Amino acid sequence: MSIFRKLGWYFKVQWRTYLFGLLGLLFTALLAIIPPRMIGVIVDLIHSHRLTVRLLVIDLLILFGAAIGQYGARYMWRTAIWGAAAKLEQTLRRRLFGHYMNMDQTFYQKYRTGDLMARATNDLQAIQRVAGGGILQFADSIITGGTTLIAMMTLVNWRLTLIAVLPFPLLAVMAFYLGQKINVAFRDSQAAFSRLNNKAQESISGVKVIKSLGQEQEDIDDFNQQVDQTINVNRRVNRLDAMFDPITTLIIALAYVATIVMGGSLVVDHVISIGNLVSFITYLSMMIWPIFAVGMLFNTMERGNASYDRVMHLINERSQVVDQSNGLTKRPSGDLQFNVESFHYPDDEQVTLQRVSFTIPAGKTLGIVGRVGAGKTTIMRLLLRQFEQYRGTISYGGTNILDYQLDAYLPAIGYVPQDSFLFSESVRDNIAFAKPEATQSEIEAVVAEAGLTEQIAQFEDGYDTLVGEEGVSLSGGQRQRLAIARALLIKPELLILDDALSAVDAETESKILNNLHGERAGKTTIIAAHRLSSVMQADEIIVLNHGTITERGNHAELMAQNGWYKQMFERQELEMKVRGSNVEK
Ligand SMILES: Nc1ncnc2c1ncn2[C@@H]1O[C@H](COP(=O)(O)OP(=O)(O)OP(=O)(O)O)[C@@H](O)[C@H]1O
Repeated sequence: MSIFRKLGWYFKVQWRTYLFGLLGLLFTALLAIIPPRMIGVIVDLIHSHRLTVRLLVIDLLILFGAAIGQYGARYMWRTAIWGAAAKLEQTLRRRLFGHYMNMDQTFYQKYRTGDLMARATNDLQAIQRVAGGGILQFADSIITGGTTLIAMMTLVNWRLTLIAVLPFPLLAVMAFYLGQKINVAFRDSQAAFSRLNNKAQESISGVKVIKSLGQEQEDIDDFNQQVDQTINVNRRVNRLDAMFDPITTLIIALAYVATIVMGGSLVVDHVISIGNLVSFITYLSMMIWPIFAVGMLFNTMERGNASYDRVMHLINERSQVVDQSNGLTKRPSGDLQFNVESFHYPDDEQVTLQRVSFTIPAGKTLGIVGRVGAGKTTIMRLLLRQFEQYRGTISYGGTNILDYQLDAYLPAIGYVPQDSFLFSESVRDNIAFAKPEATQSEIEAVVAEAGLTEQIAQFEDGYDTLVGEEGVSLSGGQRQRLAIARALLIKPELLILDDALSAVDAETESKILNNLHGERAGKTTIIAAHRLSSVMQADEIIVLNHGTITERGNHAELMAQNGWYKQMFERQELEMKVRGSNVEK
């Protein structure tokens, strides 16, 4: 029952629809009493040789009227109750998706994609079933069961009714007992489904890696093992379900036996007519569905309850990135000051950034270089406000970045990671993702800046070419340039290229950087890279090592320092020369 209480907020909003549906159910149940009664009357008329054509026509007209009435009443409850249930699913789906979109990186580190998908599909369906089938089962067991019982008692014989329904309380006890067990088993089953979903999602997303490393068989074995585990847990749910149906059938059979024995003797003793007994047996058959409904109700409620808790657990998770409702709505611009005393990732004790400070005057370019895992991307993530729990202050245009509203702050930044996500849409839609109203000439301008014009011209459908799973596969370099064009289209105050040119050749890279230099005069740029030629032109370059700045200056100053930068630069130059001479040979 607790799930009905938990969904109380929805029933309150939709009470009119539910009332309408319940009235429909009541009319259906009341009208359903008429046919068995009329059949009993006809049987008695036949038995006493009093049946005339006139009486038969009247009885048939009543039956016809009851059938029409039931049609209308059924339509009434079905549209109301199923409609309200569908609306609940719609409400929860929107709420959950909106929540997913608002959550921060910590949330996505904690929950896996497959699990989030499972909760948005299977669990929401189980909740929807409570608001539809559950309400129907609840109302049916009370309304249809109740009206039929009253009809049996008043229209036939109350003693016979009591004897016939004597086995029914057994059903309630059993439903309660099994319901508890089903609840536990169902929770396990949903969790196993989440794990399986996650496994499938990861294997499909990572199929290229799996194949390139020849791990297909190992992955299939792993998947099969997960399937077996899921099936085993589901079997337990099925076993519990399977215990329920035969017991219900047994209880109903007991009721029939009691009716035949006791009803037969009442007919023989002339307490009830044979027509009454026929009506009674029909009424008893009408009790089967409400009794089943009691059992199903327990299952529906337990499953809905488990699923509701799983969904609410996610919805109650709070993003640690807090958007100030009274935050600044102006677009940030000006000098960028990054002063982080220390930062560590949530759930990670180790400090990732320590005493990292730099200032980028408006319109200047900062280069960030350093070994793998030195903390380059982490700096970008703090700038993008993906994590806010650091010691220190980052300010943009003299204002702490936490004081801006996210909707004002983030659109001023164009972030291009090393591996950008492309949607299964056209090249044009992918570029215009953050600015759908962009004109073709605006799009062409940023495509030219990103050095992608010729490549798009070679695609069969040009800008209409589909990319992603259903369309063409782009090379790493094409993807990166498409992502740069996407970022440039919003004319960001701050452009962040996070190793975003790693997959293009040095010549193309230099062309793109020159384009950016010309087109983005007056705007700020941060370039993190492994290839030092990417940052050579920057106004300042910082070298990171284990989360701290070990060298800083412009290219010439760093070359004069004789440190990691100089060594790396010379090594990379040599590699380029060797590669170049190999190509010439
Ligand atoms: N979400 C996270 N949770 C915990 N630790 C993380 C997380 N992301 C990164 N790290 C750790 O923080 C450190 C810095 O990572 P970061 O990605 O900033 O390095 P990077 O310099 O950008 O590396 P690369 O050159 O490979 O891109 C690494 O030790 C990494 O393992």
